[in-house]
Amino acid sequence: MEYPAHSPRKFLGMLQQYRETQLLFAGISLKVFDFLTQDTPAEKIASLSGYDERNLTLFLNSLAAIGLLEKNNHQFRNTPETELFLNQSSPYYLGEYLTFWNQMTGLDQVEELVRLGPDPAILKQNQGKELFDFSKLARLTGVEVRTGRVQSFLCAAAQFVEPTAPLRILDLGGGSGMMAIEFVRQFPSASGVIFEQPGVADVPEEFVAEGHLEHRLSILRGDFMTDPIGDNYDLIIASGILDFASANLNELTAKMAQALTPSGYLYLVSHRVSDDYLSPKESIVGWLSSHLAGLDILQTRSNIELALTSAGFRKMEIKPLDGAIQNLMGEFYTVAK
Ligand SMILES: C[S@@+](CC[C@H](N)C(=O)[O-])C[C@H]1O[C@@H](n2cnc3c(N)ncnc32)[C@H](O)[C@@H]1O
Repeated sequence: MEYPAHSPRKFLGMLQQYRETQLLFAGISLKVFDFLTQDTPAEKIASLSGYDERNLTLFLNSLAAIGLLEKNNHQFRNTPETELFLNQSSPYYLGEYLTFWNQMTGLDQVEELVRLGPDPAILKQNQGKELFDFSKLARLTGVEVRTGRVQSFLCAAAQFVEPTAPLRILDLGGGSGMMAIEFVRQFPSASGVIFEQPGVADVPEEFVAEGHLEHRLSILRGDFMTDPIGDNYDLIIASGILDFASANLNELTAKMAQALTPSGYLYLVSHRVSDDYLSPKESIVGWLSSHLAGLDILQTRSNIELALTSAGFRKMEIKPLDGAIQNLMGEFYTVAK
């Protein structure tokens, strides 16, 4: 009998990862993490929640086994990360965001779409805004963006922006608008505009009002491909938007260059996709469901670099960041005019 030269470990590991993901979403849906700020026995959670004590104990054991809970002396409690991101009473609760993102990028239809092909209407329009619920995404990213993306942006900006500089900023396709909101909080003389499509713009408008920042941030509604985006900006934030320029990437980068002052900066967050569309795997897999549905919008890193260069942008050197925000930073560019 010949034995195989390779191990199936990888496939079994993927199966285990899938089970752990199911446990995570069951925990979010059952809201068990809300009961586990302190060491608590399973029977107490069962009596508070009305869940079956036997099966709840088994479930909590599994959550502890995969590192979402700690267990000591028959009592369970959240790990620090679970308490921060999965307990609904935390200001950084991400349960709803994770659930939405799981639905938005879910692959339940993958087999059918591979067999039958994309939706002809989506294929023809190739418009992300037709497929995604950007309004809900904007609402939910209001929290997510403050779990790392905003901090990395502000830390990087602080390397060259004077604390009291009276910068005029544009958050283009700003979604929640939280990048701009947190920027003007950090830089007290800054002010500017959050540009969003009309169906989404109410969300950043509400966040701006909640922060009492209406005198420093206004909302501009429109389509950034076809409508004016304003001008004389000292900083444009372009976070996660270039993919929605589809075949008109050069037009959008030229429009951004035009809208900046000669000493202005661009802050760009993109997926840095390789030419062979193999990396980063999170973006390739994350976009798969929408690409299978008919979109074809993911821009490669080299396409983006080409479009930026031809619009006159030059990349700046920024010191890398470490800690929890390591590797989250986008890129800063200056513009030659
Ligand atoms: C992936 S989200 C990024 C949101 C935000 N910049 C962030 O980093 O969290 C892309 C955003 O671009 C907006 N968008 C897409 N196409 C647009 C268009 N043609 N005009 C205006 N906004 C657009 C969407 O509404 C959405 O809020």
